[in-house]
Amino acid sequence: MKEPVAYLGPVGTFTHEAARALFPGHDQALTPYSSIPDVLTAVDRGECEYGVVPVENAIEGSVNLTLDWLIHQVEVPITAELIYPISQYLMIHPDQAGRPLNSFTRILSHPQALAQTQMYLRKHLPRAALSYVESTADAALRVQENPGEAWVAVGTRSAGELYGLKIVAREIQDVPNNFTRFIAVGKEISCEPGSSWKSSLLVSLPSDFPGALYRVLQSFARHGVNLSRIESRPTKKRLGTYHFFIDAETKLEHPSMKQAIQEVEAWQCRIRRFGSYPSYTFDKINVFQPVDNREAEAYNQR
Ligand SMILES: O=C(O)C(=O)C[C@]1(C(=O)O)C=C[C@@H](O)C=C1
Repeated sequence: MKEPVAYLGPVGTFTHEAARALFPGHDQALTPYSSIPDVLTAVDRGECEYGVVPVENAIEGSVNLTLDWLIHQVEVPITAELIYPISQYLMIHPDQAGRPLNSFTRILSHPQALAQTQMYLRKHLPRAALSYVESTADAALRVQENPGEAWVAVGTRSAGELYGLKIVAREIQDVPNNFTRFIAVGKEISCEPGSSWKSSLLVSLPSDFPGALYRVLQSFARHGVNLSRIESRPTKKRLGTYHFFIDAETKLEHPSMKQAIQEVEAWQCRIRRFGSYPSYTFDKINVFQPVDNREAEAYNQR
């Protein structure tokens, strides 16, 4: 039996698809949890060796729940990232087939999925109320369980198939290049040869003074460390005070990274290291078995 991998469930979420891609051959060991905090806590407590959660979407930006739990609630290293294409599907219960789209009363999905499809939903279901649930597959499950309700779910095609729903529209995300970044946390995982690497850090300033963040950024620039992302999150102690979540395209052990960090620490900044990890894109990881070839071709053509 393979070691358990916690993911945001139930089966049929985007995170489930990402976990299958990151842990090929582990299907039996994939363990659904009903929220992002539950996944991270399961890994933190050692209930599961690995976990997979979303961290950023191309349209909607950061998944703040993931960042805040990584910063404030758990101590888990990041061990891989996967950039995965996101196609949103609109699904109904088969008993509701034939009902005009604009007469559905409720749209269920994860907040990120509803944000990614807001233009489409405003146009085609202007009168329906939005219902936020823990995941897109959770939405599909609720539609399945309520055949008499005029409800739609937004989510993965695999959820539509798993929960016996009728797909009424595909690719409804508001922009075509929709990708989500997922991270694996917990134990180290073997990496594919030739992978590119990233590191994640949390920088906390000692106090606010002119140029404080500039000095931090200058240290990375001076040592030639390319930063790929900087996200500020509230410290939750006082309004207007932040932690900076930083991704860099250099390993933590690299001499230039070490020097940059040393310099930042010399400014009395606190640095927390989330680790260095391989970064995969879905077309390069090449291990996930999609439902059929047409879908794989469509993904790869983007
Ligand atoms: O609800 C799901 O299916 C998830 O895996 C969560 C999630 C997210 O939080 O970003 C993952 C990918 C998509 O961006 C939409 C939703």
